Amino acid sequence: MILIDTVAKMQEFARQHRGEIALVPTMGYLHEGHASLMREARKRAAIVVVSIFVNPTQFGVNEDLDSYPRDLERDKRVAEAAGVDVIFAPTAADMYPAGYQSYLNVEEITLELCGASRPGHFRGVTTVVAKLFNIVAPTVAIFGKKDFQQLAVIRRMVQDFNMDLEIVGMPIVREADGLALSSRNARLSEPERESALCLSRSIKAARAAFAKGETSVAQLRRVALEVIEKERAATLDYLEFRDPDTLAPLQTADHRTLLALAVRVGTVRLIDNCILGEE
Ligand SMILES: Nc1ncnc2c1ncn2[C@@H]1O[C@H](COP(=O)(O)OP(=O)(O)OP(=O)(O)O)[C@@H](O)[C@H]1O
Ligand SMILES: CC(C)(CO)[C@@H](O)C(=O)[O-]
Ligand code: BAL
Repeated sequence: MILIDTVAKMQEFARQHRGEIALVPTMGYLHEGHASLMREARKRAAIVVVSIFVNPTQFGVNEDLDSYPRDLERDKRVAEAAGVDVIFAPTAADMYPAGYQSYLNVEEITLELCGASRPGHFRGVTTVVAKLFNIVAPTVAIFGKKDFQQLAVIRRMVQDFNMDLEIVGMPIVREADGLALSSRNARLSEPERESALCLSRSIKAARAAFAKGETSVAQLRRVALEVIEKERAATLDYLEFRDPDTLAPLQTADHRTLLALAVRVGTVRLIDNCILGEE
């Protein structure tokens, strides 16, 4: 495995390996969720590139850019064990040099859910992902369904901008007790981690009600919300039932319906989701 730390060197490498690269974009502090994306990438291309870049343009002014966990040495070990060939870890100054002024914006689908509580977030995500696609020139890029809206936004961008690559979405990897793996889990205290289980429990409660035949979104929302409201350390950001492709609101649920939620536990904002009819 090699580490490439400049945009110019990455572009040179990409020129030599055009048509052979799978890309896994990350912000580092790698965990088993990221490793599952890397293993999928390994199956899909001769060369696996993982980008590690805590992208400043997707963080709001009051968000956790400075406290976002970072550990490149540990990341190298996780990536190597998952069969990665190249870590691409550029600096912010290299990605956004003096005079930088170009941004890519996907519209309606970014306005609600995480987009509503993090204004400008998806503009930063689509900008950096488009830049990574241009720099690394992958034939396939792998994303996790934990960031469900992000995946839908990227699919929209790729379609709308005629980007010539395949986008693959991978299932959420969870701890044994249900907590979705997330780099930000590292910032939870022991009691906060216990409280954070309310996200997966809320999903479980809604799925159980749906499995018993409940299809009213108002009713399913009540069931899911009750679990969050019982958890005193948790503050709800949103809990929504949506169409999985357009993210449009629904009144009646079916097996394809997306349940997505974001909850604050202490200072940490966590997200989770499920498709009601999927395992
Ligand atoms: N538990 C998980 N299962 C599957 N994919 C995941 C999981 N967690 C993150 N990913 C995916 O890994 C990629 C990189 O995400 P990122 O580096 O932001 O990690 P993260 O753990 O989601 O961090 P954050 O604390 O920002 O939520 C994204 O495509 C994301 O959806
Ligand atoms: C896709 C991404 C790497 C862009 O910075 C980030 O949003 C993430 O880690 O999900
Ligand atoms: N996983 C999405 C990156 C972020 O929260 O900014």
